[in-house]
Amino acid sequence: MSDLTREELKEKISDLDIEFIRLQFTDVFGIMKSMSVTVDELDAAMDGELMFDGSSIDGFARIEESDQVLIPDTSTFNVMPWRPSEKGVASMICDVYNTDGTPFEGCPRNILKKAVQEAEEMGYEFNVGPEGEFFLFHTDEKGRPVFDVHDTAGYFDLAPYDMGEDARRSIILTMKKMGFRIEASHHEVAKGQHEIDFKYDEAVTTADNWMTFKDIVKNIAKNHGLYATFLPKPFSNDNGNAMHCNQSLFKNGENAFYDCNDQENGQLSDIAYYYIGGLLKHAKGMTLVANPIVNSYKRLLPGYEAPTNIAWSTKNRSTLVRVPASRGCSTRIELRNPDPTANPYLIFAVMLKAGLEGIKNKITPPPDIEENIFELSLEEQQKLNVDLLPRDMYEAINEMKKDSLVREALGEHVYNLYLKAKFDEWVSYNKQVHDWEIDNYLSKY
Ligand SMILES: Nc1ncnc2c1ncn2[C@@H]1O[C@H](COP(=O)(O)OP(=O)(O)OP(=O)(O)O)[C@@H](O)[C@H]1O
Ligand SMILES: N[C@@H](CCC(=O)O)C(=O)O
Ligand SMILES: [Mg+2]
Ligand SMILES: [Mg+2]
Repeated sequence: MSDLTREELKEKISDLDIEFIRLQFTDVFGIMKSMSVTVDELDAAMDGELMFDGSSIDGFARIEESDQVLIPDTSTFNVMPWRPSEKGVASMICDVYNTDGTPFEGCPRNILKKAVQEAEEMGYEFNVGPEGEFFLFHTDEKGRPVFDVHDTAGYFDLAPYDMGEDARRSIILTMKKMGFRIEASHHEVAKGQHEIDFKYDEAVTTADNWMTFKDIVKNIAKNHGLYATFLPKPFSNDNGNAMHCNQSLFKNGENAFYDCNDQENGQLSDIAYYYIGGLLKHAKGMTLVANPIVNSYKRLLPGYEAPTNIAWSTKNRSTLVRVPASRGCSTRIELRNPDPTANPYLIFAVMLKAGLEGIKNKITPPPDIEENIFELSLEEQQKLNVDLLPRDMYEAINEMKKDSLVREALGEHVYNLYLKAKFDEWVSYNKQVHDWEIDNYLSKY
């Protein structure tokens, strides 16, 4: 939706019988937050008069200077179809500002906008299409999730094995009402796992859409008596949840990754190669943003279609970067390590900055790998010069500490607090004695 004037917005609100407006934003760790106001407060919201306590939001202001302001982006106005139609509820996604009127440097949306602006200055529009995977679990009589998935179906299975078709149907109908264009949906590989793909868009819009998508999935699943989780790896021996990030740059309306005259390199432009070069160069430094929680690293293991090595390919799905076969305006580069616990604004910002650096410095990627990396021995991997992604959160923290581009992309505020929060999380996890240790060591030592 294009930007609405205040008068147009009021007219819309009145026509649609909207009483509540949810002013939404995303904290540094990718959790959606919202303040609800009635339509009577719309002017105050638009005038930047609605303050909130930023010190109570993870990664936002310090208690000494805690007031912050939400400024709604009217182009994101949307009705929440699962709320009552009478005296209904609409949402608007907001940017976070300081009380002196400057954009707050810790606001993830502002961080992505800054990276997008850099691309625009180079003449590029940045497009992203994330793929949405999630699990549906049963709930108990109090509506809390229980560790029991609702079906045992697998990839592309149909009902009656696939028991998620009704929930997926409702999710998709709700998404369509909210303006999404759905490209595909299906049961995924793991028991209880589903995927919904919606059409790519310019990066800030896609990050907003991704947050709305997760909100819809969780709410509609709840209305079906189910619990939807985006946890990267609920089951040790089954596939986990990815958020593959398909990305492309457009220049003057044309896909800059596509070169129809290039017969040798699969119709990929030099720009596409350099972009891949940048992504691979910063793969380790970006991992903590793409895979933010301890559980993320349980997904990045061989054999589950999730990447473990820093390599790229045009065909196989075992590499970190894949270039899907589509060409023309669908020419895209798929980054496969991000999972759905990543903050979409932050991961889109860092991957764009990495790609742009590749273009600016003409970073040529190593040759593509056509073998299934999971089946290569360590020696074979070494021969092909294929490095590993960080294997746990601690390695990822240390890699991010070394990456000045990630630091520049996130800005000092987010970079420092993100590293600190993740280190604390790692220490807290590491303090625990896990079941595996008891099972394997207790009777031995
Ligand atoms: N030019 C483009 N730029 C960015 N994203 C794009 C572009 N063209 C298509 N996409 C997006 O890429 C995504 C494709 O998802 P799809 O599930 O088909 O990919 P896939 O990687 O082949 O699937 P899987 O990984 O599940 O095997 C969609 O969100 C689509 O809109
Ligand atoms: N679920 C897989 C990805 C499956 C796919 O290729 O769609 C993962 O964790 O990465
Ligand atoms: Mg998938
Ligand atoms: Mg994919």
